[in-house]
Amino acid sequence: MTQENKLIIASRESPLALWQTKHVQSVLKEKFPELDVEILGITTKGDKILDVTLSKVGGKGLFVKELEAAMLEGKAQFAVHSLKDVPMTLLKPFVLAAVMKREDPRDCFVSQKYERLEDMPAGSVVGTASLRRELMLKARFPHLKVEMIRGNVGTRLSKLDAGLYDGLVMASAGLKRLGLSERIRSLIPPEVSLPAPGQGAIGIEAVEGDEVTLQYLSTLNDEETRLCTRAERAVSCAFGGSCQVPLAAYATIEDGQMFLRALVGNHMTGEFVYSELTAAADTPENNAEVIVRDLKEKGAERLLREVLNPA
Ligand SMILES: NCc1[nH]cc(CCC(=O)O)c1CC(=O)O
Repeated sequence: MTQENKLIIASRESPLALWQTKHVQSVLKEKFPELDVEILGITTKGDKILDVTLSKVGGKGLFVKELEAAMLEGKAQFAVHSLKDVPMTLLKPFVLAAVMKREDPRDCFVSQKYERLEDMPAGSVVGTASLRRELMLKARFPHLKVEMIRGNVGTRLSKLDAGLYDGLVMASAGLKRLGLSERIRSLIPPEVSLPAPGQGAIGIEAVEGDEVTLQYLSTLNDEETRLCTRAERAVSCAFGGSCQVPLAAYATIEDGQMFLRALVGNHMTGEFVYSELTAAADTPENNAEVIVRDLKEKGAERLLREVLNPA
């Protein structure tokens, strides 16, 4: 059981994960000066497997399992994640206790040679690890060569600097958090690269019934980000919720209305279907359902069958 005055956070040990965890630690300390907040660093299987595409070795769950074990053993009370990496459905007794205010959700272009993707000549090599970004590149920039890149943000930048790629597409939030904004050559608008569900948001996972911890964490929740990411994650969930699926979903809220956009496609051919919707902000799952129905009517299931069983 949680002591009233002390919380331990389970965190992956990559620089980005530790930055996010320390950020949560400092926000909690500011809100509750009497609270002792410590960090337990854990290296996950997802951090160790670096030689193949994440989608081939089991996906998002690889980054959370060891952190969940620490919570079950009482070694930590909660875990801080990039929401993008949190599986769509958490198993009992785990719950998504809070979603913090989102940082810039856009992808960005990083390169030593070019300012924008549009400036790259035919045959240039672009590195990315996600099927969603590969799909975007195949669809909009078919003259570029897409190559897989893995590893944490620093590793990817070193590979770029070593000349293995002419440019990279990555999340701007990760670079900003690590103090590497100067590496961003240009931000890619959502119309060109629609972000992944939850991109740029920090999700906090805790254990159901641990009311003391849940109470503290509820103060970190940003309701607007929560509503947007509920819709985005519900779209992903309807298509299997894994990173084996080239899928994007991005919601914003203005004047009580949610603008939800989503696409699904085949990253090998660049073919995709797109849907968008403006609807009430407080019905995220319903909004997702409408978008999903429209995507299916446009052929989403055929595209995903092609992806999962390539000819
Ligand atoms: N999949 C890895 C990952 N998980 C979260 C981020 C960046 C931060 C975020 O989107 O919240 C990244 C790096 C990237 O996609 O370039």
